Amino acid sequence: MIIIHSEEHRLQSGRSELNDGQLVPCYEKPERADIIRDRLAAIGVGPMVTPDPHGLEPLARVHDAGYLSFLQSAWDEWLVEHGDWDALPLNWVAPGMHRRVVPRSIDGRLGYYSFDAGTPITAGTWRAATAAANSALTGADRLRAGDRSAFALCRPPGHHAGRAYYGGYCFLNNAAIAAQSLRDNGAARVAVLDVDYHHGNGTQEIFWERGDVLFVSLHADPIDEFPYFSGHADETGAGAGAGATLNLPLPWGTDWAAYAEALAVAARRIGDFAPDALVVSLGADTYGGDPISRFRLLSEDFLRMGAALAAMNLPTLFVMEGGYAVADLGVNVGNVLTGFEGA
Ligand SMILES: NCCCCCC(=O)NO
Ligand SMILES: [Zn+2]
Repeated sequence: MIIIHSEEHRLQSGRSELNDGQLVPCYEKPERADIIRDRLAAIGVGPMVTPDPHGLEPLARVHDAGYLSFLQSAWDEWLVEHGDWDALPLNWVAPGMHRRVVPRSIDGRLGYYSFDAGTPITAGTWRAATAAANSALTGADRLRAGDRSAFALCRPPGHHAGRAYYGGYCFLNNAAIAAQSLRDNGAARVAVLDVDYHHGNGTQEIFWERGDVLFVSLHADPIDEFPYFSGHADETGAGAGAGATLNLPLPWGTDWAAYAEALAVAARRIGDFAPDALVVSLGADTYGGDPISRFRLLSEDFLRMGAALAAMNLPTLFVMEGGYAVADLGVNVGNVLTGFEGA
């Protein structure tokens, strides 16, 4: 399995995020990709390549032009206004308020285009985010070229990023960009399966009214867990996308036995959809040792997860999402890919 990875990921290195009322060091940090890269190299998953450039067009197939323009200029505007410190929003649109007019203020636009204060924009954010998107796009290219699978070691992650908003450590929706690229280059139907601990609200929003891209997500129940405001089982899509979203929320404390049952439901739905390719938003924060999550998967369960994904027998692009138990992250991600390959 080819691994696509850019060292430009380390250009995203926030100083702090707002978490539980305190500014704390960012959980989403460069060491995450380093430990995955080193582990995959050590176990010989496959050749590691850098991403091919793809320009802005594939990004604009998923994200709003104004949002992309904001992302490209936000840091420079922040720097002039506030100096060299991470850009974090200070207020958002609340019920009864309107997003009718885009603020001129950089502080106003940070809030206009985001949904949390845990996702710092820094000098290198745009370059890191576009490198991650290019990794996912290069993985899609490899599937199109006939590879059975590929792993895009993306950092920053993407599944919380919507058409026109960032948050949850995500700026560009790498998995959605890859799925759209597969659609634009011959795949009639694509399934996105999100196995990250958190609901992929951005991916869901992007494909909400699309019947050609199935979105399936297993995640912690949003009644209790971030991102809180999406991911309930009764969210099933709209318009041409009615029935093309399947949310499988799971309770805190979920172990592999329960997780595997939900994964089997997901697999059946994906099989019924009969896609030409599968994009897996691979978050490893379902791990019992994850510092910000509350499922109870063990490292060996990720081998089983990989085998279950392989049993779907589809060309599969893995796109890295979350996972913050850094010491075990390489083993856990490596186990998914090993389980997939060994099946
Ligand atoms: N700061 C709140 C938690 C952000 C979760 C990010 C993540 O792992 N999403 O999948
Ligand atoms: Zn997550």
